[in-house]
Amino acid sequence: MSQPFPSCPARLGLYAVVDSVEWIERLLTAGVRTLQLRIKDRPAEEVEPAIQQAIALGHAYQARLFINDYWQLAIKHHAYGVHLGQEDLDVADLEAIRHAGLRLGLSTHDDREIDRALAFQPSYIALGHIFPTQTKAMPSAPQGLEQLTRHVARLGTMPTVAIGGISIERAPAVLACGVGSIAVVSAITQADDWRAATETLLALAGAGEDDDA
Ligand SMILES: Cc1ncc(COP(=O)(O)OP(=O)(O)O)c(N)n1
Ligand SMILES: Cc1nc(C(=O)O)sc1CCOP(=O)(O)O
Ligand SMILES: [Mg+2]
Repeated sequence: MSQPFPSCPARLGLYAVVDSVEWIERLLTAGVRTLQLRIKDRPAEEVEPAIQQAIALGHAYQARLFINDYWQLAIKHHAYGVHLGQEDLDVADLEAIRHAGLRLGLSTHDDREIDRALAFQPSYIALGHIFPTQTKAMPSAPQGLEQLTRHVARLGTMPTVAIGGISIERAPAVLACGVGSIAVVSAITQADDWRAATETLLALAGAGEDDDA
């Protein structure tokens, strides 16, 4: 890969990862500006309407909407960006994503995966999982805050996103590691009051810098 992917702000702020258009719309109206539609393991033709609607909403709110996994549909419907994991890297056409002008976020879980991710010159690097999570079965151990601090320092100006087990209570300590964004699923979707949880998380992490800042 000779060229870097398009840049995104160093600080993406609160990054909500959700599995439906309904959640995307709710969170946009609540002021979240970095989001991911993460629908797992469904046929592409089944998820295409949701992906198309989510992307249109993202544009309407001038938000950064990343599509997880379904990179062909993200290209087809002009998403802001795509999020891929290490296994996805083995099969996705990264040149097609870059050529279409989409941002690329990559998952990493250790130094070796960071080395691999850096070689692709992505728009951001996600660092996970920081704490135990109930949302996804993880083959590795949680990284904890010490590792997170080390990875963020190593990555320098590369935008970073922390993910995995980040609650409202843990968010301040995660942000104190210098990471530019906290990605959350259950802290919002499983909250007794999602609106209040989102408001608190936005107050802690911000909505992210403007793209042209
Ligand atoms: C912001 C962010 N970080 C990590 C992930 C995990 O992506 P991946 O490893 O591809 O796993 P799945 O989400 O596809 O199960 C993510 N989605 N978002
Ligand atoms: C989807 C995902 N990816 C992770 C990684 O480490 O790559 S952790 C994770 C789940 C995050 O959910 P919650 O905020 O509920 O813990
Ligand atoms: Mg994936």
